[in-house]
Amino acid sequence: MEVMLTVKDLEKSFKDKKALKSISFDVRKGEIMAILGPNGAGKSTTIRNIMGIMYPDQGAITFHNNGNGIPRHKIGYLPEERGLYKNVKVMDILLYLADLKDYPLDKAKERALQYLKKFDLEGKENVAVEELSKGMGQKVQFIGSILHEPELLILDEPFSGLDPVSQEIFKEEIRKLANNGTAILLSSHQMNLVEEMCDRLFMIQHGQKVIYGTLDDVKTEYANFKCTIHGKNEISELEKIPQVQRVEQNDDISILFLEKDIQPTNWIKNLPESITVNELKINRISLHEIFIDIATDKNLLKEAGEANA
Ligand SMILES: Nc1ncnc2c1ncn2[C@@H]1O[C@H](COP(=O)(O)OP(=O)(O)OP(=O)(O)O)[C@@H](O)[C@H]1O
Repeated sequence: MEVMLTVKDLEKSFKDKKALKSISFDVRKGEIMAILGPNGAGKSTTIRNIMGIMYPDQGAITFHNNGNGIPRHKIGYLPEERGLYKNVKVMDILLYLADLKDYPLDKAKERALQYLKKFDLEGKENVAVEELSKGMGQKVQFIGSILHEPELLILDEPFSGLDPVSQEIFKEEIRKLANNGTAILLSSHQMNLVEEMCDRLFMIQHGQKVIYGTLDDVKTEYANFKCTIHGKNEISELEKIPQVQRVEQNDDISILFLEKDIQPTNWIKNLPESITVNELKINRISLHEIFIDIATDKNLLKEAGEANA
């Protein structure tokens, strides 16, 4: 797949604090690439460096593998900090944003009306931004980031503050843009949405890469299986079962996190007869659980660290 954005060996410090340490990844045409990490990990700093809002101490950011800098009119950006001029009408702000990107205004107007309709804002074109709800304002800002048909779209927390219906509309539109060839870099803390939408992901912790790959790669490499057992059992008995890494228990439901590379069918065959099983299921752990394991320095981090070494 054609590489649209390349970030190579990015380093950035604020005074003596190193916020980014050798960050490298790429974003390809037609894919949704997630940039993930706990609060303060370095996601927004990475995005701000890509957008030229700040400059890296070291490293290179290239578009289409060309060293001439990033053409602003080919990028769409929804920043983490929302904010549109308050006393300006919706259509005026959208046309202003399109004009900043040198996009033809008649085409921008036509597209703006289509998108306002799609985002349930039909008839709001002459309403002042200050009269919109927060979610409506976010929709307008999102429309402003895609009106000029960017080749690369950077979305910093696009779903925050949206109701579930609006989330679905955003999700659908983002997927559609990717299907039509837009390269999308998406930062989000909503792991369920990331898991549903993204093709690849890059996770940062303390300014460093901890995960980079397709969701499948990540799940195969970092995610173990977990076994959920419904039934009254002593946690100490469950912890003795071979290849159990740790156990979480809530009343009569126990979740056994299993070691890497277990064979689920063999593991089930060897379960002791003494444990009570009213219900049992085996799943791969979710991206949400991988994230929490890494972000809270639990078991997987050590394995992830070894795999990345
Ligand atoms: N302008 C700045 N001056 C000083 N330190 C900064 C500045 N911007 C970011 N930092 C620091 O750099 C680190 C990375 O911050 P960044 O905003 O990139 O994190 P993030 O991953 O986007 O977090 P969040 O999920 O909370 O938005 C943090 O330790 C933060 O305090």
